[in-house]
Amino acid sequence: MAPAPSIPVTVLTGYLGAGKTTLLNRILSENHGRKYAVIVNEFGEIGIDNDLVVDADEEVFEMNNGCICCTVRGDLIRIIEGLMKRKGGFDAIIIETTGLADPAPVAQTFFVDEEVRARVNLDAIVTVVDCRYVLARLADSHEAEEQIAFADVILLNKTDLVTGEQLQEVRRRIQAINSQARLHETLNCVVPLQEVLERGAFDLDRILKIEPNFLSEDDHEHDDSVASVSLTSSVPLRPERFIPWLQQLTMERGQDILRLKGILAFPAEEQRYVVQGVHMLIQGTYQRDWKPDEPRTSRLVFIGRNLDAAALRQGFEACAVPVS
Ligand SMILES: Nc1nc2c(ncn2[C@@H]2O[C@H](COP(=O)(O)OP(=O)(O)OP(=O)(O)O)[C@@H](O)[C@H]2O)c(=O)[nH]1
Repeated sequence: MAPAPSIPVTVLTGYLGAGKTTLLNRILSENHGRKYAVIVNEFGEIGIDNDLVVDADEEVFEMNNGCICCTVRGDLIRIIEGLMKRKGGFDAIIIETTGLADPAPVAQTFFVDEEVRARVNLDAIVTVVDCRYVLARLADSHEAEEQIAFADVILLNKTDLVTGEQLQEVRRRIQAINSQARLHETLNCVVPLQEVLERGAFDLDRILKIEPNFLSEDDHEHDDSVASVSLTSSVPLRPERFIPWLQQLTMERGQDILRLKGILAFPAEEQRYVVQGVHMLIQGTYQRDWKPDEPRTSRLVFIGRNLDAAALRQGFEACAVPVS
């Protein structure tokens, strides 16, 4: 019997808030005729990302207990092995890593684990870059640089938030770190899918040139200065309190807030309110109705440096006032 064909794996990476979920949703919403298994890993103990992935036919596996590049690599191997046992179930695997993941150990998984190596192949590392903030992140985050260095395809995303000159500067910096990756300038991650998926682009030799110990190294650096604060409330939040609180907070503390995201319940409101932020830029939209069996619990996650968990909790709780 001929061996089963190897399944391509695409790793989506990029710093916090760059647009990875936006790209994933774009892929899943398109009529591509393929069946993808999706693995989402996020930072922060309450899962929000997997809840923001479009309701597609694809199965989404969540990994919320740690960073994919550290503690949960064993979980990744187990999920992939589990997937492999279901014959003919899907054509390819897409992994969305947390914005803080170093892609090297994730990529390494596909070469060092025998079982995994026999069944799947790393097709490409696709890195989404937030053009507005990438230069600041390159100055203070080793992971941001690794994500660019390891990429096979790079989306220079959020082109609407920079001038033409700034975009050229971003291009120059990125090409200085990685001259091999294909670059695409994008708005909301709009890119033809064939530029991202099943490219057969991952080149182990190139990686070994950047990181000669790639296949043997087991530990890597991690930015411990970044932490998360997760808040939940089963009492609906008053929008007239919550929105000004968040605006004030991001105005004052935005420098340290690398990312915030939340799914919120407002009193007598049938729709979920989704809030997203990167530093001072925040966006809120009503998304979809709460499902009848879905608990109307508000969840909000902050990821950043020097976060004052007690003050955040207090501010959040002050927005949750039972309607009398
Ligand atoms: N202005 C602008 N906003 C964008 C663009 N692409 C995505 N966004 C917004 O940026 C925010 C973050 O996007 P996500 O796709 O959630 O980013 P992410 O990389 O998955 O974030 P994490 O998983 O938290 O690291 C959302 O509010 C998006 O709507 C773009 O091209 N321009």
